[in-house]
Amino acid sequence: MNSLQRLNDVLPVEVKSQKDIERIDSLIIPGGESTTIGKLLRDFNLSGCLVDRIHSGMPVWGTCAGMILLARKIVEEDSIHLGVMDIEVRRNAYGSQLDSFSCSAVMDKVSEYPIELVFIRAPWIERAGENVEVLAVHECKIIAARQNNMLATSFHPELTDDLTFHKYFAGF
Ligand SMILES: NC(=O)CC[C@H](N)C(=O)O
Repeated sequence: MNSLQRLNDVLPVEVKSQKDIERIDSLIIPGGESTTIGKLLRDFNLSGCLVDRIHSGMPVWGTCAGMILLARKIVEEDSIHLGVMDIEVRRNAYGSQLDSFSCSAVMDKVSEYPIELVFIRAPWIERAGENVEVLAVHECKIIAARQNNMLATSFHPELTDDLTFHKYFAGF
């Protein structure tokens, strides 16, 4: 929310109900614990209307746990997810909380200068469908990708001061 408040022409709101989902223009599904977010989406009956809005073109960006929820498939697991984006994702791919790390990378399609990337119990993308545009690779693993109105990142741009990724998504 703090990062979004620093952008012009963006009014960030929290999304907790079907009514909220109906009135927003775009959505960020944040990091956290994907199994918990998945259960909340189910228990509050939000998955159906969310999937409908994404299918009808609403921009959506999943960071970390959010990326897991967007994925078509979660490798070797069967937790609840939305299954809208043609990527296969491995949860906790880099290890435990203690294996969290940051690095920097240039992503030609997003920015000309290196951006700091923060990974916390992060997933990576093991397979991306042919309609998915790969935006960033770190040590041979896909860590950012886009498919039309859907953006997925393994890392947490909101944990740095850099707004490049937020601006990129705001331009969808
Ligand atoms: N920082 C995060 O969002 C961690 C995601 C978490 N490992 C999960 O599986 O949901």
